[in-house]
Amino acid sequence: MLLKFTKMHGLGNDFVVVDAVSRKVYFNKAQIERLGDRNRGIGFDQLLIVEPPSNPDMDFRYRIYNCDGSEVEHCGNGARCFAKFVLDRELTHKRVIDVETKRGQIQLKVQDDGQVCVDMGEPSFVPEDLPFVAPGLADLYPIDVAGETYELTPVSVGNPHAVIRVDDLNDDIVEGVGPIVEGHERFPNNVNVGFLQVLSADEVNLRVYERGVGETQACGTGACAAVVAGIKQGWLAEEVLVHLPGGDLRIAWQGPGHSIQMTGPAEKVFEGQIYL
Ligand SMILES: N[C@@H](CCC[C@H](N)C(=O)O)C(=O)O
Repeated sequence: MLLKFTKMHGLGNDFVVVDAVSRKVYFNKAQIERLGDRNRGIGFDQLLIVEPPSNPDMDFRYRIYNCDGSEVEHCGNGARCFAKFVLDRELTHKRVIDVETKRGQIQLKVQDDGQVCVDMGEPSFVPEDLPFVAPGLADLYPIDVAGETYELTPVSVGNPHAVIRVDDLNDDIVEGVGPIVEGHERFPNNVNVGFLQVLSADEVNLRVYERGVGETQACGTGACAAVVAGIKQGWLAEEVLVHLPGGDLRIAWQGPGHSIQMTGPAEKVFEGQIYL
């Protein structure tokens, strides 16, 4: 089968986006891994499949797969690219779009400047919601990594994140600690690992070692998780500018009972076709 696709990115977190509204498309895990291979396929961090909704109150459903073929609940940068994709392809003319994901329902607003604001839903700090194995509730949880102890904040924003505050955001910590925490036995479904450097109450640097991918240039859910963790710990204010290797995101959260708001860009790179 000849598959038409669009290559997109949100701050360098890159996607292959497929229209499964106009034509039914199914992928198995091996096909996703092959397409995601940067040497032998197209290459992407995540595959996004745009489908008709199952709930008539929603506009679309979209599925998200990491390049290792695992299906995931939520993707912040992907949500913004999804909104640009359905507008560009005239699958909708709405600028406020309600979408079903594995995480639940989310709402996307396309602004006049082209940036997309995503209502990312409410976060949870309850370990079972990730899941994260912990003896009880705490503010910060110690975890052993290769003989050293790190303190993390577990956050679910629909998908699981471990946020570790660091003074020095260097390759050794991201590439050394990231993969060990990602697959740590205390995270039975694995976890996305965010390394947060606080610059001031409203500005941070962040690098994310993503579950099922490795370090990406940006992670939208990772930025949300890092900011809400920082707010919960008393390090950050309600609106924060997050500098990621691929660019900046604005994250706002007013505290428990409120949704996280994420605002950032979405870019189309090219369209293509490939035999599945
Ligand atoms: N890049 C994404 C997150 C994609 C999913 C993640 N790797 C997971 O396994 O949960 C984002 O922008 O949020």
